Amino acid sequence: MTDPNQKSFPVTWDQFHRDSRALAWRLAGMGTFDAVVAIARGGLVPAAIVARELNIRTVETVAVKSYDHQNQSGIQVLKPISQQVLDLAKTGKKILIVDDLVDTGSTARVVREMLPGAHFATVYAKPKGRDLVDTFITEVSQDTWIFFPWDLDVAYVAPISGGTD
Ligand SMILES: O=P(O)(O)OC[C@H]1O[C@H](OP(=O)(O)OP(=O)(O)O)[C@H](O)[C@@H]1O
Ligand SMILES: O=c1[nH]c(=O)c2nc[nH]c2[nH]1
Ligand SMILES: [Mg+2]
Repeated sequence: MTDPNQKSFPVTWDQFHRDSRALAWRLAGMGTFDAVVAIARGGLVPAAIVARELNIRTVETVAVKSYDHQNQSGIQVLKPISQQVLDLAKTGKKILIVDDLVDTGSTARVVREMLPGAHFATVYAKPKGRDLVDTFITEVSQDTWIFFPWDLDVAYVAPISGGTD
């Protein structure tokens, strides 16, 4: 169930691009990555931005579903990491895993087990999952729901003073 006291943190495309670039800047100081693994679906957009900034051409996905709308369900791995990328990791190549955020850390825990030596990066982090992430940009409180630009539309908002116009 959605908590009625939950705060909301809406993120525009512009802000998300800036924050993903900021993540790329931070990662750029950590050496060269040989491949990026995006955690689909939320990690696809930041992974594309980071791959562009860091010139990473090998881009892989792992599909993990943890939530139905705002309700957490059991973790389902819908598409595993390809053998080609697992083999790269085995030969000592540097792999970067990217997701949009870490919340409880359940998704991060499952994907980290698949690639134990990889660097795990997210744009946003909540306190419960923060320690599972090697690099992130912005922390929000645990009772905040982040609304990503692909889940939003432009809509009317009532004035602060109340009323309808
Ligand atoms: O730290 P956790 O509590 O696991 O939550 C974080 C995960 O939840 C969201 O994915 P979701 O399962 O909603 O799927 P999606 O990426 O397809 O939206 C988000 O993109 C992260 O992957
Ligand atoms: O869009 C989202 N916003 C969040 O804050 C969140 N936490 C887990 N999964 C999430 N998805
Ligand atoms: Mg996700």
